[in-house]
Amino acid sequence: MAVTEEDVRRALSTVPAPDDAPSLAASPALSKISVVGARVIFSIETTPERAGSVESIRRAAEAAVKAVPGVSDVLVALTAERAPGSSTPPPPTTRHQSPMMSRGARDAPAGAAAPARPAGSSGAGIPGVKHIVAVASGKGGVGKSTTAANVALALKAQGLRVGLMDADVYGPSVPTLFNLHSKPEVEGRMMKPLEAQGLKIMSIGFLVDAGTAMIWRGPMVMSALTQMLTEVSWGELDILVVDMPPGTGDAQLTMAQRVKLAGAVIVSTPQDLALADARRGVAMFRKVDVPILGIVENMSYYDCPNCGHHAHLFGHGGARAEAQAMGTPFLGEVPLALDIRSTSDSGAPIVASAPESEYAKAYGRIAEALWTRLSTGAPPRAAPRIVIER
Ligand SMILES: Nc1ncnc2c1ncn2[C@@H]1O[C@H](COP(=O)(O)OP(=O)(O)OP(=O)(O)O)[C@@H](O)[C@H]1O
Repeated sequence: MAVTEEDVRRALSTVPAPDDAPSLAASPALSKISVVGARVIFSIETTPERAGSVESIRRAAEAAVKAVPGVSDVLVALTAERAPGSSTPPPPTTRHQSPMMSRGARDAPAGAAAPARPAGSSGAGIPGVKHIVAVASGKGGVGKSTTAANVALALKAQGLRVGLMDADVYGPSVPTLFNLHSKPEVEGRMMKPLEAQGLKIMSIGFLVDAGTAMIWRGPMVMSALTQMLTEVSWGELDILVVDMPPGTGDAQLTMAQRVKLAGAVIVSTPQDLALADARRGVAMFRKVDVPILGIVENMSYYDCPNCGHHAHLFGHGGARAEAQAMGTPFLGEVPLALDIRSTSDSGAPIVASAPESEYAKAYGRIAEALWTRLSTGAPPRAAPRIVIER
């Protein structure tokens, strides 16, 4: 029997509201409800400060909807409006709840909470997918999503079959980057990725309301990412580029646990602070045995379109030097350019909208360096064993 939104609302009328409403079903804190096949996804609006107390309501809502006949999975997120102009680092509530990796990941005792790799997986851990590459940054706002999207397009332009997965649960940007706002179709238990510019694309943003930043807890991050990895019919891909959330938290660990990552690309701007965060990102991936495929320096320099002046606004060469110091390849640099920003905002990143531009060529060189490293480098590592401490 197909599950309807009405069924879900009825179940939620038995759950208390976080405000004065008679029930969660009647509360303005309840978001739009997405019913995708047998899976139900919605969010409850709160503030970062109140997230702890609303957690019990989130759990009650999840339990109530899970009991509805025909429902197989329920994902309920706590969300908080993003303050205008703010970046979206994981809020403190999430940090407190973050799973922590034990020191001796490989020495985990038998029976420790190391979730199994996806059933029926092969190769990279997703049937048909040859390489999975995480694009990450130590800090938010350095241009990680812009880089992931343009590098994915540049790989596609080189004749490869490419997927792009937006795992940035704290602020998915891929729907805007590709102007995609519909819900994925469902075939059986699998979601079909959307397609744009020749890429197969999946984003957590297709499943939840746009415009809200989410307060995700460790287990929720894992469950959402696992679903995007294993319950999406990616088909045959040479490479799946994954746009990670900033930082070194739950999502990175989930990715490292659930699939064989071919490696991670770290995006940084040239400032010292960003580089220090990038260093932490590199260290975290190394701890879980994920190879670093290289570092990209974004917003490296600025060429004035009027006078031609070449300026290093944030210093220059920091990422290249840092890569060398860390024994990591340097994949290339991308300038700060209005065109890169405006094309991303308008739904056709620069590699798709101006493939002959110097900017697109910069991404092309990075994609080439990345692919060379992937196709000639060591085979993907096995999924490590990680202990989650709660
Ligand atoms: N090379 C560039 N030149 C000009 N603008 C850029 C460049 N790279 C990224 N931007 C702009 O900077 C902003 C942040 O970029 P983006 O969303 O890719 O960063 P992010 O690191 O993924 O951020 P978040 O941490 O919010 O996920 C966007 O408005 C984007 O268009």
